[in-house]
Amino acid sequence: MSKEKVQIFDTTLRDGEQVPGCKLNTDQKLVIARRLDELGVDVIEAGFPISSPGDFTSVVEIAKIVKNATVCGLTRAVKKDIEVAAEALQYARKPRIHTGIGTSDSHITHKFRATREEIVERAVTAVSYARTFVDDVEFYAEDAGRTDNEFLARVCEAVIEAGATVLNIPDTTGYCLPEEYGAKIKYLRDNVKGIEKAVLSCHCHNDLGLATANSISGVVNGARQIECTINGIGERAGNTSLEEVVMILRQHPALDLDTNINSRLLYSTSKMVSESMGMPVQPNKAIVGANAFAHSSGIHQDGVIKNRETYEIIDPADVGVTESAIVLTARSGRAALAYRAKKVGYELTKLQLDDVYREFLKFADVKKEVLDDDIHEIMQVCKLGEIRAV
Ligand SMILES: CC(=O)SCCNC(=O)CCNC(=O)[C@H](O)C(C)(C)COP(=O)(O)OP(=O)(O)OC[C@H]1O[C@@H](n2cnc3c(N)ncnc32)[C@H](O)[C@@H]1OP(=O)(O)O
Ligand SMILES: CC(C)C(=O)C(=O)O
Repeated sequence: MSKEKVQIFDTTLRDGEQVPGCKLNTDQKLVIARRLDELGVDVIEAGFPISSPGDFTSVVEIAKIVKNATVCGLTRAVKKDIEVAAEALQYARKPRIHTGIGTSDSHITHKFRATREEIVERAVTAVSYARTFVDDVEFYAEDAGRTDNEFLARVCEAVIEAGATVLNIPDTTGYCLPEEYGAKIKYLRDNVKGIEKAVLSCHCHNDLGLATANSISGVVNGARQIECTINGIGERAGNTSLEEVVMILRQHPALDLDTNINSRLLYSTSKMVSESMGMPVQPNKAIVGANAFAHSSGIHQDGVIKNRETYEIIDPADVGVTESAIVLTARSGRAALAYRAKKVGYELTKLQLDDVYREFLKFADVKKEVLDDDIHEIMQVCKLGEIRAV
């Protein structure tokens, strides 16, 4: 039986692009939007149309070229924002307006200097108004992570009645623990009248490094959309990383959930976004980091050479990485050295390998990494240059 699908809502071009230094021009955004569509994301959040003339144009042009995904524009709970978003999305095959307002006491008191009643009223007015332009309206309850569940349920009920099709429950400040965030989603499922008419969505920030765990906890508890970005970029410590949630769902069949993502495009998409935004990916980043499939210690290398699955839970080909890397360092053993030597043409006997390994350790102790050229040099020192099978 096919697994239930979790919708992937990509906000690389909106929340991701808010990051200092990550701003893109329209042409760059179009290249990424095309790739996201090809990757199989269900929704592309293309921008915040009222934000600037450039962002407006980007949303218009993205709406024109995206073939499969829903194209979404963000707004505040402000009529003018909604009108401008509707105008920017007019060419989209599947347009969505994403509107909302802060619901935590902190936002209500300090940001809006308002009351809970006024917030419910502004939320309902925004959703009803957005529905006069498009059929698909997503509502975000900003700072839902720190919003009291009872009030959050009240807001959700009111906006569903006003026509919201998706309810976004953002942990805007990345505060929640996974169990707490999951319980929040479950509470809404159990207590909001009409909840079956809307899709619950997770939008988790990574301030405590919990964005991915919280999103997974959200879908385990009934959410069916995850908002995420390529490489996890986004405000402050970032958003949920798209590649992580996609691969968690794929690698854990017991969750019985999947996405429409073509995972073989993950690595190249990560590179494309990183290069285009000038935002390097940390080498130890899960799934797409340079070291995600690299092994540099002897015991691991020996295991991987015998059978990849001893130290890898994902086949690198499944995310578009050509092969696992065996990196030679002073922590490598004979198995790794023999493996890499063979790759550059040296088939060593056991005795030869012992000799070469002694010499290798002298190199490795003074270098961070022993490269192919170093292997040739080591063979010369060991007087084995001539055994190379070209
Ligand atoms: C959690 C998030 O990531 S939300 C998205 C964040 N992204 C952005 O802010 C990028 C785009 N933003 C912008 O371009 C600008 O901030 C604009 C165009 C939206 C507004 O600019 P300005 O009119 O100059 O307002 P400014 O940014 O100074 O302040 C924000 C105003 O919006 C209000 N506001 C904030 N969120 C909302 C909301 N969801 N609904 C209604 N009003 C809101 C604030 O209370 C404040 O209003 P005030 O001036 O009456 O106090
Ligand atoms: C606008 C909303 C969805 C957001 O980015 C947040 O709350 O983090």
